[in-house]
Amino acid sequence: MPNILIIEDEPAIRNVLRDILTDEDKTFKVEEAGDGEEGLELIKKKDYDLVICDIKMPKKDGLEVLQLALNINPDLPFLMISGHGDIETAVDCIKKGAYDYISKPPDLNRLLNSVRIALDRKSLIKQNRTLKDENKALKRKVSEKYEMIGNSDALNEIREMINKVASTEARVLITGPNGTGKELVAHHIHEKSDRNKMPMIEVNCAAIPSELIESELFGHMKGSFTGAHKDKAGKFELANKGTIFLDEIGDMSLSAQAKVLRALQEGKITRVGGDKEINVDVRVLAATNKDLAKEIEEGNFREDLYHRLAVILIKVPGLDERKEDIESLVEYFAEKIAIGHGEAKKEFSKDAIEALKAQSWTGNIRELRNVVERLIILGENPVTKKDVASFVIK
Ligand SMILES: Nc1ncnc2c1ncn2[C@@H]1O[C@H](COP(=O)(O)OP(=O)(O)OP(=O)(O)O)[C@@H](O)[C@H]1O
Repeated sequence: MPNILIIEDEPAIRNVLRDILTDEDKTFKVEEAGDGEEGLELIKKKDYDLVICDIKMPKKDGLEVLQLALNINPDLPFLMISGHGDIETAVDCIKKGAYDYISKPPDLNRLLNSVRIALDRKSLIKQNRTLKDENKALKRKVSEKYEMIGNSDALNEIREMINKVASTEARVLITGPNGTGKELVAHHIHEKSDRNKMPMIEVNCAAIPSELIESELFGHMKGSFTGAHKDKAGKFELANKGTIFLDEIGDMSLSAQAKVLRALQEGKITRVGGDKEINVDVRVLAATNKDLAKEIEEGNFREDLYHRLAVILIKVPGLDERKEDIESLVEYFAEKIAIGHGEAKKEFSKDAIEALKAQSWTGNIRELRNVVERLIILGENPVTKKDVASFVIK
């Protein structure tokens, strides 16, 4: 139900405009103002979809009303009505942000055409704004999910590395034990890169059976193997203009490694069972918990691929090597868990934190998070050293 405001000092023209509009579409809600000041007061109070505004008016002329109104609502479409002597001002109005102008007396078709276009444009602007807001909210959610907590030197060095490499196209190999935050690092690199408008596509190379990994990465053509019922794009194609994150790359089969190498060398892929080469513009980030030097020595990993991937190497140390991060991580997880459970946050006593620091954390941050959750559920409030001794079994 579009809301249209007519600002016009001549009642006869106002009536003509109102009749044209309401005859054209019964859903149009038309309001009127007899001068610029009254019009501005209405614009302040209500979100109109279109303003039809005369140029020559007492008190405030159309140009002034336009400028003041656009300060209040920059997306408001203005259709100016110009008399004989004020075409120049009408052109000026367009330069200052009016959508269009029509001459007096208003020509029916020209007026309705312009009204339709202006209303369509306004609804597109609205949709665009809603999408942008949703996108922002989603990004905020995602970045909350990927918050990187801790102030150890090791973590600060990683942050510095991320800031240096993010905006480049360099491939990054992230190494470190399980649960240390390698995936988190990859997300930060992608989010801080110019590719962040496109997605980061993740592939867990260890979770995909070796006979399927090539099809997963490069896609396949219908009938190329049993179960290939239709053509399918692979992750490299889906990540075009964005980032692909090859997690657990140390677990990839040698034949898939050969294909990944070709994709990296030539920026081209071929779907399984296909013969067409497809150009892909993808930044590659990879991670592994394996010692790739050893894997290369044992013939399980291609040295040439290693050098292609490890242009920049980021080593994420285990939690035992940065125990000073434990306190802030516990605090952070306690808060997250409280929000998740919809309960008040539980505190941890100093002794409890010290006891947690004295533990060895082979499962690293993932393990710490689980332990914090367990202590919150089973422990006292505040969580004590005794709780740690009772519920953290090593
Ligand atoms: N510095 C940190 N601050 C907050 N949360 C963290 C931090 N590091 C890791 N985490 C969290 O710990 C969990 C494990 O991290 P992540 O999955 O990034 O580790 P990973 O090294 O990729 O693990 P894996 O090798 O098992 O795939 C995730 O929930 C992640 O959000």
